[in-house]
Amino acid sequence: MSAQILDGKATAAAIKSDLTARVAALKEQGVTPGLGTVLVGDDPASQKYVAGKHRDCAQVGIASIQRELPATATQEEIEAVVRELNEDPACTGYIVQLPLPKGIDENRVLELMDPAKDADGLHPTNLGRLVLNEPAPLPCTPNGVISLLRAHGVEINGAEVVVVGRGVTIGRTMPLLLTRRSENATVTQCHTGTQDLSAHLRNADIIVAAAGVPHLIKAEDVKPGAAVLDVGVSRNAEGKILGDVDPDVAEVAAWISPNPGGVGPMTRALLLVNVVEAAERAAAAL
Ligand SMILES: Nc1nc2c(c(=O)[nH]1)N[C@@H](CN(C=O)c1ccc(C(=O)N[C@@H](CCC(=O)O)C(=O)O)cc1)CN2
Repeated sequence: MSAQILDGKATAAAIKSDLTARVAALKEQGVTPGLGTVLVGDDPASQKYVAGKHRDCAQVGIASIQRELPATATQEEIEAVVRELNEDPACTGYIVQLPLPKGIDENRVLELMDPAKDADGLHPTNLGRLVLNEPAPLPCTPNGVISLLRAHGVEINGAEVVVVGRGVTIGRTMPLLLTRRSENATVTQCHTGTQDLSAHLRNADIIVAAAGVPHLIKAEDVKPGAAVLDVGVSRNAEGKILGDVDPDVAEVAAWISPNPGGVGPMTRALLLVNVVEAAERAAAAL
């Protein structure tokens, strides 16, 4: 048996096609959505992700606002750019690309953002609203995982899900989305302190692997018929992506997301969803 592919590229393309029509409708009402990005430093992966976000914007008709700072930028210089985007009416939503260089207080930067312009759902107010079941922009990668599963008809309701990792962009936020009544999954969060990861994995209907450890998830750890989402990104010496999931898992799982081509394009598509939804709210208030 070989697993079916959770095709992030195709699913993201369908989402972007829907957004293109919604952006056109917004423009007819005089509202042009504009996504801002703040990129600090010269990490090639972050540069690639940000470039992809702006390529997507161009495809759907969202305006792009790009701010780049050198790796030597100070906390104050980064915060000045955040304040500028908070005030810029052309920027209807923006993100600060993470991680920020060592020595920068990431949480302080996120806290300074206008929560109404937070396109990532990572502002403390928006994370708090998510915890409280209040409407908020949703973190893009966990929302992308759920959209990818739904698009392929994978049952989430009642599923035992194991999330591996505890980073803010997915590990900590994925369980918050999955345990909403609308998803209704049971979630076990595993991390580097978990004593027996294999025991947890073997019980999972869905595995979301976001540890950043190459090929951590082995075929013998996966329940036959499970859905396995590979969100981890490590790179070999040539810069090729190594996911968290061993290629042999495809022989056991029923569903697997490729990496690249799985959750990455979904993260970008769900970012655009947040931007368009914020612009639609602004248009409704006109
Ligand atoms: N402010 C944020 N920073 C980061 C987030 C985030 O959601 N918000 N998540 C990750 C990186 N990320 C988003 O920015 C991201 C990761 C991957 C991709 C992507 O399109 N990947 C491609 C492969 C690209 C390549 O070849 O390297 C794929 O999977 O097909 C987009 C965005 C950390 N930072």
